[in-house]
Amino acid sequence: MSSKPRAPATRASSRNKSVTPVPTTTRTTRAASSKATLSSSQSSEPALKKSTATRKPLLNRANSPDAKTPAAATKPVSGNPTFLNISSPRDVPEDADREPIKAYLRIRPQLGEAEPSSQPYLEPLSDTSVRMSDHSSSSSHSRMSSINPSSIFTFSHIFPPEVQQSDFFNKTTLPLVRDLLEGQNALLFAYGVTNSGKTYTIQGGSNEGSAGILPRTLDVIFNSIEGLHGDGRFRPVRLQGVELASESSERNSFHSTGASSSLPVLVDVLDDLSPSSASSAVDTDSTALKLDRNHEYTIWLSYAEVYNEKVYDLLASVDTSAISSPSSPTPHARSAIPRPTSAFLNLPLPSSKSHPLLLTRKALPVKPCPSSDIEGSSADGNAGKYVAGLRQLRVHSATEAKELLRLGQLHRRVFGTLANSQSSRSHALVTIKVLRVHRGERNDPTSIQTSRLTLVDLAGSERTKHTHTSGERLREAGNINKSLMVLGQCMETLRANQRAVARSLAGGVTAGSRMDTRDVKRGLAIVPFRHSKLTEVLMDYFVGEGRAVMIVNVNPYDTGFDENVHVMKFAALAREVCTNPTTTVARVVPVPSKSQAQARDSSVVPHRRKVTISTGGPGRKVSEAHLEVLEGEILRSAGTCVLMTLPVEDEEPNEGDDNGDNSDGPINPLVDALFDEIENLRIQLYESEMRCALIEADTREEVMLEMEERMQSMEKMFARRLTREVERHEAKMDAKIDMLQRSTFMGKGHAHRVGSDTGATGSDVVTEDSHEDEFESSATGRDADYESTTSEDESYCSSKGRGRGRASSPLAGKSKKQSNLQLSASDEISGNSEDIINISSDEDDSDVLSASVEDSKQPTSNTPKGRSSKIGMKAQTPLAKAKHMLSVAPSPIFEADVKAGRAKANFRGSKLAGLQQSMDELSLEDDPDDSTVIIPNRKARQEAVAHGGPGVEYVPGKGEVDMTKKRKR
Ligand SMILES: Nc1ncnc2c1ncn2[C@@H]1O[C@H](COP(=O)(O)OP(=O)(O)OP(=O)(O)O)[C@@H](O)[C@H]1O
Repeated sequence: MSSKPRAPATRASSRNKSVTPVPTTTRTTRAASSKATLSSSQSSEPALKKSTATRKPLLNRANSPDAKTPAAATKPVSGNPTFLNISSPRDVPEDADREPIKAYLRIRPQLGEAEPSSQPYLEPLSDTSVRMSDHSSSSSHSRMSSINPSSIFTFSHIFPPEVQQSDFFNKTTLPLVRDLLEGQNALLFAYGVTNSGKTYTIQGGSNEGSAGILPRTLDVIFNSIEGLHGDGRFRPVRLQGVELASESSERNSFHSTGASSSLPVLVDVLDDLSPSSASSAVDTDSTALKLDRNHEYTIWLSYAEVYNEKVYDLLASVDTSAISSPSSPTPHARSAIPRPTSAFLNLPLPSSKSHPLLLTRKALPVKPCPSSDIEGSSADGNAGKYVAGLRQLRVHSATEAKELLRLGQLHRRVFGTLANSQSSRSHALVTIKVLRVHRGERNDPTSIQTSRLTLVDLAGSERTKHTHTSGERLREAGNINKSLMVLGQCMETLRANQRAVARSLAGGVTAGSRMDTRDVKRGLAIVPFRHSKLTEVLMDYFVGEGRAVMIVNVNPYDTGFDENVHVMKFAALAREVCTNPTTTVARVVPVPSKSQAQARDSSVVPHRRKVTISTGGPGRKVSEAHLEVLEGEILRSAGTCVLMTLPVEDEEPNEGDDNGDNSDGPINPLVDALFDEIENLRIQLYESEMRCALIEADTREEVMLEMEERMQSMEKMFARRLTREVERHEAKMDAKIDMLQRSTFMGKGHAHRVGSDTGATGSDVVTEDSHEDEFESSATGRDADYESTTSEDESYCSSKGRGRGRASSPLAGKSKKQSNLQLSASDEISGNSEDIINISSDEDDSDVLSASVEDSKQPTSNTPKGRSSKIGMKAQTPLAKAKHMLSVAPSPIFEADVKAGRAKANFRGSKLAGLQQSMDELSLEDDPDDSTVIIPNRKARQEAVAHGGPGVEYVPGKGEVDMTKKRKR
């Protein structure tokens, strides 16, 4: 929907200024005004160099009768979050001629379902304040981050998501357009992270009524100057200068080769890829401003981009022959579409669409303006900087201007696609220049007023950390961030300087006294405009004349909270910087020589890249073009037969510097070098972080594979072991069954024999001690065969009545393999005698077999009461060995001893022989060195060791002193 005329709205603009034409007699010069207001720009150049300028008194704004309240007063907002006041500081008086940068916030709407529908982190509180809260932030995040999870920011005005493009334009840009037509400079820049709506705000969308502020600005300008077009006798040069157009006609058509319009051009080749101009033709803004009809106006357009810290002219390859010619000033007759040419390489354009198109561009230097451009500028006057060689083309209608911009936009897109197909990676600067002259003085060049409005679409300010860029993209992002960082630093320094000046004024000027401005200047910091191309190009707006407006675009849905907080803080900073809007009158300067002008055709530096340009979207055909570009040679592209050369990045020395003013030496080379170093280190850091991440990922994968292998091998090993164990246990089980059978048989036989001999009554409960005592007492004069022991490593089976015998292992583990075989045999002869065999075999697992053979019906043996024997063995051998031991354990020795009452020596000898045999049996073929035979009786143990040979070792019981060691000692 096209906008209706908004004259009343215009008058009621926030600037509250009537549309009063500025008298042509105004002679306020920037140099003069900058001195009068003590522009802090003076600190940005080697400006602190000695000046012969007369001392000017500085007015204390606080004392000034027409002192104004700062425009952006902060409204108190309820709630307790951090309150960031973005208004100008009240404690510092401000310069009356200056006004702070306006900052407008535009909140992007949520677009469709494709976008995340999380809770937006921006909540408008009023027209000027907004609360920003990070809903996703955890307490740990807030602890670690310096960013407060909830902050309130104030702006000059906040535009909600539903705001119409026309309303937005009227509030933010229309006052600047009026200023422009009245001879004042203005700057508007859109700042925000990627995908926040900057381009939409500046250029607009494709729907009806969605035209951005740039096309609307052109509409309003041409609507307003209808019938007031000048003859174009003069044209603008550099920043503020003008020159006779007739003298520069050759230069004006510099890029024209006179090629026929039937030749293929980039627009033709990529026509279906570029947005249609048809919709923009309908979507026009009909607002017209009321102007002084005594003036004539000519409008000039330039379109540059700053990419990777280099400035390029997006209209460099436009064929201007179709646009305008000073010799035929009938503007409305010209509606030809501007066409690109191949003039840069001086190569002929192809004759048909099937032939390649050559397109090239090169970086342009940024140079200081000669002070002669400004009337009355002094030797130390700061005349700003301009982009040398940037074309300024005259446009006669809004349609023509839009077509030109479309072409420039196409070039930006083509070259931008080389860099990044997703997002604008360059800062785009469109400058509209107005030359205004009074009808009565149209032949007097000194009466020409030059004013300009620059609209800047800044590149997204996202951080490399979040975008995971690398290589060329990282360099790009680094340069974007660098230029934005420098912009912030410039603002910070400007603010500090302005505060310093204001403090000096407040503290140093008493009523009627005067202050030496040079004293104040000396204390000001250098503003680092030179550290980035963007700030260099824009510096004139901050330190010269003109108003500045900042549009902060925020997408509260899918972009990072932290990044947007930085954007907000930047806006807060910008709003504390004041600019100096005044009116400028230019002066005519000599035209540069032809040779100087032609010197721009420098050689092309080869470079190679690939381009894929795609378009499409809802309701539009999706199409793609693939270009392969090799500069210096001509390559046929894959899809469209379009050939291009790539940007040439060499800068021309001295070009465009008419006065040979090359005094733009580094302000401080050390600072420059440090800046570069910081940037390099930042990039290196990021790259090394990326490398670390890759290495970590690789290592993790390797470790994972290794672990997997190990686990597999362990699984196999355990499977094997399990099988072995099963087999072994089967064998054990067989052995045990065997033993049980055997012991039952033997026990019966033994009991029978013993019982018949002794006929003694047995005791029901016998402990080892009692057995031993009884044995000692009954076998008078004999040593006990087995000494009872109550030590902890020996336990005895105890039987109680008909109860079960239990024997815990008395064996001190000596075997490394923890193989334990315990055999305990109790031969108890009592009335209720029991033969208890307790075998414990313990290797990895514990396998205890308690065999209790109860035979209450057995006759009591006549063996001395309480006699018991115990043999404990610990071995790592299979149980088959134990089986043999068992057969030995209830040795007939006992019977012989008891019955015949043989001497102790006999008994010992037999027993030792039996033990020896047992040990031989337990020779443990598998591991002969790792076997233990445990003999509870100490003496028997000692003897066994004495006769056991070299492999037998004495192991003292718990609490027992190792005599061998003692002896050694
Ligand atoms: N106010 C709005 N209303 C409707 N659509 C919008 C609005 N603002 C932005 N958009 C849409 O959001 C998308 C991203 O916007 P845009 O391209 O302008 O972002 P950007 O900030 O310029 O991104 P970049 O910095 O990457 O170029 C586009 O599809 C655009 O049409």
